[in-house]
Amino acid sequence: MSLERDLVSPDADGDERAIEAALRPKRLSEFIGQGRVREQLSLVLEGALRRGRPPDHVLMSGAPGLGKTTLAMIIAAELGAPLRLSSGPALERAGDLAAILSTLAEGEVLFIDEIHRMARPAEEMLYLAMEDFRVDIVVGKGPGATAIPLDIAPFTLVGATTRAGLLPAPLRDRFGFVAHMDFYTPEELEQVLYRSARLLGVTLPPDAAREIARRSRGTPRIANRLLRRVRDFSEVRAGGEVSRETAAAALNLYEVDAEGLDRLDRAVLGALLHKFGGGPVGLSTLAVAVGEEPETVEVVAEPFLVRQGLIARTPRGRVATAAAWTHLGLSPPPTAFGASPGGGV
Ligand SMILES: Nc1ncnc2c1ncn2[C@@H]1O[C@H](COP(=O)(O)OP(=O)(O)OP(=O)(O)O)[C@@H](O)[C@H]1O
Repeated sequence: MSLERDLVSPDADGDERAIEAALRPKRLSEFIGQGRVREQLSLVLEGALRRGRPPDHVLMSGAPGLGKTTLAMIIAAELGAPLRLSSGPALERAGDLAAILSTLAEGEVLFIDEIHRMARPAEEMLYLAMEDFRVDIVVGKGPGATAIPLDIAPFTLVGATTRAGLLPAPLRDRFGFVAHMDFYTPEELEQVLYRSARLLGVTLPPDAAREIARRSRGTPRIANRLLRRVRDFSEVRAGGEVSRETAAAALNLYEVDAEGLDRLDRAVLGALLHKFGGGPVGLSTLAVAVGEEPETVEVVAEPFLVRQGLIARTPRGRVATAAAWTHLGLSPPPTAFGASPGGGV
């Protein structure tokens, strides 16, 4: 029986989330791509296991969906340690964090997603906890307030951030290992897709895998999501057979173009070209033009567009490259960023 049939739940969103969770690799050896991070991390973990001590705190930075949560779960599994999950926005007050820290078991892995969004008082409490495995519980208010030190069990913090630049230096410096996660290559995404297809009981021909991988924005989460949409399309419109044609047709239907750009990516590019003549334009102005938060444009769309060589970040703002004009079917002006002096692309 395919994995997915085991996971049917009445709530469609829950179902998709359950499938995503079930597709997560469970051990480092199953984790595809990110070769350097994998090797560095395996040394950190192996060293700690040999010494019988919790490893150094680990910070992971990278775009959404590259596998940070998956890697945190793998760290706990490789160490044979329990895992506690939290996130920056949930840690509004120091007390929220103290409640977690004071109940950690020895060697437990504490994962804080979006760690850059943690409130300041919680962040300060974390400094002491990371360094001395201690928290100061403040009792009372005003001049009579006293701090009662409380020892906590040695633990490993795994922090994840999409915006490493926003982490204050004192916090960043307390991590013994920083893993920079990059976008995946199309070949790595094909491997992710074959693995997921096998778990979902889908037969995935190589040319279909290539088509989906190419359009997955370098991101495993997107690859898995597109695979599920292609499977739906193939089941409903093509008698269940997944092929390059059904993959391309499904992805066109879901407005994922041949380079993997989705609606937001194209909206950002379109605004940059049509409203601002190719830029330079500031991030917030661009975000208003597409009706999104600046953070969404900066974290979700921009890193991929920069990597694809479609936009450039300059000190004066975001600029469309000659390739961006071509991508939207327009001729680049001779002055376009990256255009050759003769006016060609
Ligand atoms: N290296 C990998 N090999 C196979 N599958 C992967 C890999 N990395 C991620 N995935 C898949 O991609 C999905 C998203 O991964 P995950 O939730 O860990 O990303 P994330 O970086 O934590 O994202 P976010 O920061 O948005 O939470 C998971 O369901 C997992 O199945």
